Amino acid sequence: MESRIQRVRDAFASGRSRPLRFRLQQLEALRRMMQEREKDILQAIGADLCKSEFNAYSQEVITILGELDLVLENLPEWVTATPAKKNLLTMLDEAYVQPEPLGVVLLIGAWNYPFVLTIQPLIGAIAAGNAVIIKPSELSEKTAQLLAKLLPQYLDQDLYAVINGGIPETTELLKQRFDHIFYTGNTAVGKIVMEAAAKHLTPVTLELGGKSPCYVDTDCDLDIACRRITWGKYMNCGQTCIAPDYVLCEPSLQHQIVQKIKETVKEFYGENIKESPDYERIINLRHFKRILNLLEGQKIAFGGETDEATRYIAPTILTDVDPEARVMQEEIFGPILPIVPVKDADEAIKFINSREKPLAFYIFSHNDKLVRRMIDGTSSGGVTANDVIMHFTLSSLPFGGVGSSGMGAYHGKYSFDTFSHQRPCLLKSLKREGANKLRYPPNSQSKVDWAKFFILKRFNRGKLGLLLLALLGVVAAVLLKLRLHCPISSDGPQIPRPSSVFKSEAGYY
Ligand SMILES: NC(=O)c1ccc[n+]([C@@H]2O[C@H](COP(=O)([O-])OP(=O)(O)OC[C@H]3O[C@@H](n4cnc5c(N)ncnc54)[C@H](O)[C@@H]3O)[C@@H](O)[C@H]2O)c1
Ligand SMILES: CCCCCCCCCCCCCCCC=O
Repeated sequence: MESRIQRVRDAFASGRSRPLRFRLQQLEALRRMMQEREKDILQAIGADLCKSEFNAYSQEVITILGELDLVLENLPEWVTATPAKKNLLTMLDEAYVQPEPLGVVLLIGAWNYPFVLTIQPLIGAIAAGNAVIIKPSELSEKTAQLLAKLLPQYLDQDLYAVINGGIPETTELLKQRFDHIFYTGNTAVGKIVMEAAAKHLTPVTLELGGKSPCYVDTDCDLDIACRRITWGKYMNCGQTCIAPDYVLCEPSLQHQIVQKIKETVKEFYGENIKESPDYERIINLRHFKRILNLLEGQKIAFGGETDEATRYIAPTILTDVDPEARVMQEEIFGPILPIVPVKDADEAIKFINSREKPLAFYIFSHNDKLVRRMIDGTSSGGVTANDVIMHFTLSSLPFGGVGSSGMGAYHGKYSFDTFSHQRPCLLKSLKREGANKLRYPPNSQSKVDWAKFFILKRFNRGKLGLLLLALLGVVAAVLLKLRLHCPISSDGPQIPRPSSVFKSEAGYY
């Protein structure tokens, strides 16, 4: 493993990953892979999660195709340095911010959307000019094997390496030094990743989980709300990091919600859910048993059927759920929807704020003021009002958690920024020493006054302001040059103060 990582490090050190043309070539190659190997990709995802090709395409492949189009179109602009504002001291210099790659990135993927959650951050890391070690989740075995086979066929083999394995391999990987670690998965392992990263002072992006609440207001179209909640909760058999984990609503709504979700489940998956090509299975037996344990002692208002042999758990709703119940303590990550009755929106806000910050928050209401009040009164990784999941699909929005649901964000330009260092550059010349003498010892009150003028002076925008700024700069530099050459009296340097030179205040402090 160490020699493989060293090979990636050496390749990064060669500088090959940096030129824009190279990055675009690699991303084009990824796009080619998506086109040429689409069938293999859909089959692997399907085998891991019992997912139909239509669902694998719309939930995973579309996102990647969209991300590649966006990055290929915008990368030339993103890599360009941004000019920075200057002050009087640096007026004639060049100041800009240049994004630069971080180096060798470790990317640890997740199993629940095993393709998109591995390839989407990879796109950002390549776009930013990094070398990457990719560690797919061993739980989605088929996709992991496919990635190890396909990526080297399309990408530079020295710069990008897939390392497969389980906990021992990840543990070994985490001992190595990286320039960034991007991890998607549960919060407990997130802490292990961050602890390992801290040993090398490696920055991390942690895309974690949590219990994402969904508040349903009485002033709302319940048919539509319940259809959208049903879609987001039972998609991928509930194994979605931003699935609505539980519903908060006034007691009067509870049974209507159960009824409407029940009807929608029938509409979506038919009479026999087990036969539906649109209903997935739980990833493995460990997770299957974990989810079943959450049902113990609960009032099942709908669903509850299970089949261990196929790891099937029916879409299930629990009512009158006690906030202290186990199902309300950990992220469910399965097709169980608890409903917790609350008095009103204020109690819902208090409820949410008394718990760890979730990855997502959903509000269904016709009342825009209430929606905004609930957003302002809570904190979460992201928010969607009157729908679920959909903020993930908008690459102009940063995707990530806050507090225990994670740190950092990605998607689109946010991925590029996550994998870049914003390097501040100031390019001066060895001329114009007059003005620079101001900061050299011995110091004095007039030097401090001049320094204040040069550094703190702000001018209103507009051509006149800029012209004035330029004139003042030149006059000040000449004066300083002259005065700094004068002999220094016992009272300190005889330099006129800025206030005595420039009587009228053209700007403001
Ligand atoms: N924010 C997101 O984008 C996002 C996406 C997908 C999943 N998630 C979150 O992930 C969680 C569920 O999936 P999961 O895969 O983490 O659960 P999991 O427990 O099934 O898998 C754990 C993964 O971590 C690894 N691991 C376990 N112990 C480890 C150790 N000691 N050292 C190193 N690695 C270790 C395993 O090898 C495995 O790949 C949920 O909380 C979900 O919300 C978040
Ligand atoms: C024709 C249907 C188009 C539907 C598009 C919906 C896309 C849903 C994407 C879901 C991806 C969720 C990833 C969540 C990451 C965490 O687990």
